[in-house]
Amino acid sequence: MRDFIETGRREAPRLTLSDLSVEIGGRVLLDRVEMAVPRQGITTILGPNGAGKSLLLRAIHGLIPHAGRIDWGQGAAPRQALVFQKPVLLRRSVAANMAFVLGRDHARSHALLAEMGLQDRADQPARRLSGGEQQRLALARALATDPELLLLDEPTASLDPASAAMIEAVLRRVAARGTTILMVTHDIAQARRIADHAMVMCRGRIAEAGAAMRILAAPATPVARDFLEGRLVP
Ligand SMILES: Nc1ncnc2c1ncn2[C@@H]1O[C@H](COP(=O)(O)OP(=O)(O)OP(=O)(O)O)[C@@H](O)[C@H]1O
Repeated sequence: MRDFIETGRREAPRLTLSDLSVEIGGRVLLDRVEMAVPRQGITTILGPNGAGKSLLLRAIHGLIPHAGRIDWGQGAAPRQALVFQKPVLLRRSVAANMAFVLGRDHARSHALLAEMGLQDRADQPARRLSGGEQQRLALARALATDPELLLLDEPTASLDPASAAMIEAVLRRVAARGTTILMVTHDIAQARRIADHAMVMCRGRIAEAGAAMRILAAPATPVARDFLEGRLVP
């Protein structure tokens, strides 16, 4: 985990998790997680189903009780948004979903919807959007909060290739503007395209973390190697 900080970036990490554990119903679901998330760029969390990736995002976002420490480096938690795997939207129009965050800032709402290719959907009920469109609306709404830390749980899971490429371009722009992005993905090709840093989780633990190019090309641990070669059974 410390190798994040050894990749030539000298800035303090956005957040550091120490000994972070989550236990529910007698099952240890996150097991003494140690990790430092770099401030700059996109960090991707990879790992098999049930590894604890979503739980980790929820714990960071303060949605589930945990043991151990979440250290934000400079005191208070940053402005942060979490986009869930299954979008959570208001049962109202697309525009009303944006207005919930932006108030009357229609220009910004329009710009964000346009960035997500939803500019023509403003008056449509959000619940009638397709799954992929709902995912894009959820991301637009998250970006409307101007987060310093953006947590994404498989943001392109139900998107067609063109929409996924559009979202990847948006995420690169958002990261370049200074937002720290921590995202779960099952798409290793996507991680290769956009991740700066990567971590591989298995059974509630971080098996390996570091520069994405290095981990994806030459994982050092057997767990990460087996996962990337499609041999890891959770
Ligand atoms: N609220 C909960 N109560 C009990 N067990 C839970 C709860 N939430 C998650 N779990 C369990 O914790 C484990 C990790 O779940 P999590 O959703 O974090 O996995 P994941 O790595 O995101 O998997 P996937 O890739 O399938 O989305 C799973 O075994 C799941 O059944």
